[in-house]
Amino acid sequence: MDNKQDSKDNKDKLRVYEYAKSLNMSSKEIITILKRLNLPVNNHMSVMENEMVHKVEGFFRDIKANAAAKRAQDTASVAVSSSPQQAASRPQQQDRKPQGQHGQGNKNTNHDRQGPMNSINTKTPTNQQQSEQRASGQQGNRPQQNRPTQGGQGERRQGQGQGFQGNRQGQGGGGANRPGGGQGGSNNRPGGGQGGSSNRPGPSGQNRGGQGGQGPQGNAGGRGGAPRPEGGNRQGQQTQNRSFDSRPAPGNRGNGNDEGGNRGKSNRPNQRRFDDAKTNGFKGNNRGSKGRGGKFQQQPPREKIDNTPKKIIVRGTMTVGDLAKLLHKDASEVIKKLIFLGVMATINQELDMDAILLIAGDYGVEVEVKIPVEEDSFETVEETDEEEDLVSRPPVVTIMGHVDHGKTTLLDSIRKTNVTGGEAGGITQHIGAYQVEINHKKITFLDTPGHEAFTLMRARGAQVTDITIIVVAADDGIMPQTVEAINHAKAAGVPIIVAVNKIDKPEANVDKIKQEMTEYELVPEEWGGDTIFVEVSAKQRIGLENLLEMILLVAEVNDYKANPDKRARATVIEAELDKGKGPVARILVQHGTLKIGDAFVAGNCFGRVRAMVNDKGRRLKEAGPSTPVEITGLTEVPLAGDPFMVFEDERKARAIADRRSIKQRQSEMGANTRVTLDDLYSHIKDGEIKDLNVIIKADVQGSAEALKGSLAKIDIEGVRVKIIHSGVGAITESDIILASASNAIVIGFNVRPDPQAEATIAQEKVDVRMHRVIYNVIDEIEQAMKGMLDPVFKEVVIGHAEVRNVFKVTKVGAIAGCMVTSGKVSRNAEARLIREGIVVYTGKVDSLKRFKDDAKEVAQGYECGITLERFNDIKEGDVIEAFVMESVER
Ligand SMILES: Nc1nc2c(ncn2[C@@H]2O[C@H](COP(=O)(O)OP(=O)(O)OP(=O)(O)O)[C@@H](O)[C@H]2O)c(=O)[nH]1
Repeated sequence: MDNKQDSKDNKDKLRVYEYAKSLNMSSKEIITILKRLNLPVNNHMSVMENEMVHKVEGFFRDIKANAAAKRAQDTASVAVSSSPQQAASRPQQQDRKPQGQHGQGNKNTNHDRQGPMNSINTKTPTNQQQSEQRASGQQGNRPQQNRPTQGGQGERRQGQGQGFQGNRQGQGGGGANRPGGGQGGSNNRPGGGQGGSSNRPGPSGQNRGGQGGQGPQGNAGGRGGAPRPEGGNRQGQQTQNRSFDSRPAPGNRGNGNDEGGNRGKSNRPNQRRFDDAKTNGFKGNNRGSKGRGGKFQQQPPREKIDNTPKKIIVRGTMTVGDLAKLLHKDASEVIKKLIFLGVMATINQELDMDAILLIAGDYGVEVEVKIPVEEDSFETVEETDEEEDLVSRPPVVTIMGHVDHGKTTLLDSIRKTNVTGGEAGGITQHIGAYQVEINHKKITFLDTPGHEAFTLMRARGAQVTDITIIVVAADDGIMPQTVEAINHAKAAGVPIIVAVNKIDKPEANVDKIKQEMTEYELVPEEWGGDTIFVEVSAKQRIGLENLLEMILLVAEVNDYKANPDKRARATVIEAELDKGKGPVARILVQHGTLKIGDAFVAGNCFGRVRAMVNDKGRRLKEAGPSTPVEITGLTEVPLAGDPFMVFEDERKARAIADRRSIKQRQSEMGANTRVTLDDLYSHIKDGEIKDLNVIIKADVQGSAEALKGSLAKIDIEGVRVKIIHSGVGAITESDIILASASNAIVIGFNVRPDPQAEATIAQEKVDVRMHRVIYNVIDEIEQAMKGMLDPVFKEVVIGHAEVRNVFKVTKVGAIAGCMVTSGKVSRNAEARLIREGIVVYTGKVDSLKRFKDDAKEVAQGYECGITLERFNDIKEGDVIEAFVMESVER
């Protein structure tokens, strides 16, 4: 019996989860409230004593009361909105709700519980308040819970209904209200969350009865209305309506509802969660009851929660849509702001960093810019290593000099000089560079002799060489390319060792070479200078060890070091598509250590090191600084001079390579970055330029010297002209590459670029200026440096004609029988006559004929006769260059 009693007691006890469920709240919420009220609670199974229930209800009531106070002013508008028609319409809608839903039983609760609730409800002083309670679904819920408990099943409900009615009659609104309120509350919740109306049927059935009682009071109606959202209430109301049609209750109800609705929508910040539930409940209501819908639309808009982030991280440009997302804003809002800032943008428009910063700033959001520039343009990033991590590395040497002075022979002899210690045995491989060892120290030689390759690398931004060897044949002396080589080395700022070659030859005159070299500021040590001269015979292998020792000496002085314990950085020396191996790259590791399996980017290509072979044909597992290796595992063939760097994984390498190629395409399409006389002043102004690098090519040495002397005197605004190279003869490709690598302009004095140079000029976008009068050169450069250069006209070459025959005609003079080899020649063009790259005449085309007829212009591939104004010294093989002067906008 006792046991039975216990179990009955247990059954009768209200548990947290039951209570929560009755309110359509989570146990956690109830526990939180209980804890906040300092009431003992452990978990969802904890028993809720009546007192606890009271306190919780009190808690809800307080909240409601506060809210009611705050919303007092809303009341007026609510009253306006609660027209009788609306109220009247409600019941009808309610009628539509299936009553059967309510039939489901609720938990059993005892009357005790109900009691308190009733009393609470009774206390509820106004419709408004009640509706508030209902709206919040808190106070109201509780009562409901009690009710259902009692009602349990349909039958009971009825019984209860009667009971309530009795209450109504007996106590007035009190008892009746409670149920109504209860329903309201409970209904709301369900409505919000889960279509609770049907869940709660039990209670609603009860309520119905109860509400019927309330109806007369009006309050009940109000209450019922508010919760109504869901079926339960409505049904309750229905009942009411049915019984008390004529009463004003509906109107009140309407009011109550409205208020509830309002309340529900305007959340109280600290009750957000509950409010949300309420709001939902009302939504349900709205949907269900059309009459009310209108009113709900009048409800003040929900307070917007400002969820603007304090800080955003930006990794480059982004679209308006992406930025809006990042800022937690509507794209339309951002677009509006942009329009305000004068930018007409669409949601998919790419915003640059400035625009992003502006918009973010406008919202008061801090922007952290994290652009992975370093990774994309990794060649520009200088990694600094701790001094203790640096280890000596072999110097990298390039051999340069005039044609036939013995560069290749010297490279071969050095390679064969068996100073390579223990590494003998492999099969020599051509991998663009090789290493030799002397005195247990290694030296790396780049295998491609000549300054063209050297400067081409430099033009690509690759500074590979540490030391240059200028080879001069002792039987020949300093020749144009020797000078070029010296100037290329100087422009690169690389130490020079002079190797006076072919000393085995009887006509060798070493002193003459040394003497000539002093003219280029290369003074031998024994003459008080600091340039090392080594006498060698590449062919006879004389003096090679001395040369190598001198290289080591220079290396020692310069103390070349690198950190081998980091990811590898290298430069591509050569690359090709091998039939068997696929793309191969010969690279020189400069920093770190390259290992098999490393993922890398080379230029715009990427890959993973599959195999690595050194210059002796040995397979390597890893290669440290200054080691040349041939690698396979690339996806494409990179270019000589391309930077190479290892990355964490292939995916990243691929992404970087992709971005690099896009960027390259963009920059190719973009503006010229080389210095030109036209934009020189802005470079000077911006402090980007301290020296104006100039390359002079003239028809004779005298002109070149005169120009050099005059230009050297120019000093405007602290910027000086620096002649990095001057020579005699046509402007060559090598001159253009040097200009490109050194950001120089080229001045052609009475000379023209040769055809290869022409192509390179266009490709490298080097500014080449042609002149015939020294004064004009000086004037032009001075003007450019002062920012006053205002070239109104620009020369545009329209075509070339090759002189195939020369006819001398009395009175007319020399007629050049020509073939137009490029473009066209026109009658009113200006012309210059070029003989072996030297301009021998500049003037105008005097006559232009096709056979015997005058022609306006003659196009490429056609023969023509040309006479030049007041010039008859035309020879076969000369080239007539036709050009026009076009005005240029500055
Ligand atoms: N007698 C003598 N002849 C040499 C010496 N070094 C090179 N030669 C010869 O000079 C000629 C040119 O030598 P290369 O090594 O081809 O000269 P290079 O500078 O590489 O020439 P390019 O490749 O055309 O630029 C060859 O016939 C060599 O045999 C030397 O020390 N003594």
